Amino acid sequence: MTELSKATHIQWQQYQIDAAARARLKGHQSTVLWFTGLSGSGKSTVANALEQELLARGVHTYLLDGDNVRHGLCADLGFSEADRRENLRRVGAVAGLMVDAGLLVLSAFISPLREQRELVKSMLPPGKFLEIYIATPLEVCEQRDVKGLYKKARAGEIAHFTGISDPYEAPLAADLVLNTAQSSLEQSVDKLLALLASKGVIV
Ligand SMILES: Nc1ncnc2c1ncn2[C@@H]1O[C@H](COP(=O)(O)OS(=O)(=O)O)[C@@H](OP(=O)(O)O)[C@H]1O
Ligand SMILES: Nc1ncnc2c1ncn2[C@@H]1O[C@H](COP(=O)(O)OP(=O)(O)O)[C@@H](O)[C@H]1O
Repeated sequence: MTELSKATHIQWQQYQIDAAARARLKGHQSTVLWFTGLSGSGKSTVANALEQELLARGVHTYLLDGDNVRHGLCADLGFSEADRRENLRRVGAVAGLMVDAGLLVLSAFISPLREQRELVKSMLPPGKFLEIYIATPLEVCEQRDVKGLYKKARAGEIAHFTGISDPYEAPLAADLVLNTAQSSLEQSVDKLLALLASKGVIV
């Protein structure tokens, strides 16, 4: 049961095939790599490059991305604190199912508040949440302005824009910190592969 549960008289159904059996079949462990950082920090670019490298190694992955999820699963949500939290709660639930299915899930969401990221972590089995902080400075993200959103936010055309008119709380104990203004895409991918190997997720 969760804080949102409305249904009563429901129980967990147990099945014979579990996450461990699926992991054995796939030859690697499942986990969530949770990328957090400002818009334009490099979450999608790094996750995309890592996923290609993992696919080449035969690792079964799925990439969950803020912009994409907001077209469907979370199309009814905006960017208020409550809506962002619900966005991330739904993503946490989906990521949990994918972890159970044996996948290595890459999630690229701003997820600006520590409480939101803690919520997602609490929804996953212990040890299945690796936090990757893309710590690219705001000045660099704004300079890149990949989608022209910072310009609009500065002009007051977008409310609640993270880093401009809405808060971003940096992780206090991320499993890995990357700054894409200082390290190349290849270096970031190498560090992530090393992290996954050190945690025993991939060999
Ligand atoms: N107000 C505001 N603040 C931040 N971002 C905004 C906003 N409005 C639209 N966008 C676009 O939405 C993308 C972020 O969605 P997320 O689901 O990752 O956000 S959150 O985790 O729920 O905070 C984000 O994508 P990325 O640039 O890939 O981070 C933006 O393209
Ligand atoms: N070393 C680097 N690593 C990742 N992205 C970089 C790097 N240098 C420049 N970039 C650029 O920064 C931008 C990051 O945008 P994006 O990946 O969409 O960020 P986010 O998903 O966090 O919003 C891209 O245009 C990418 O090409």
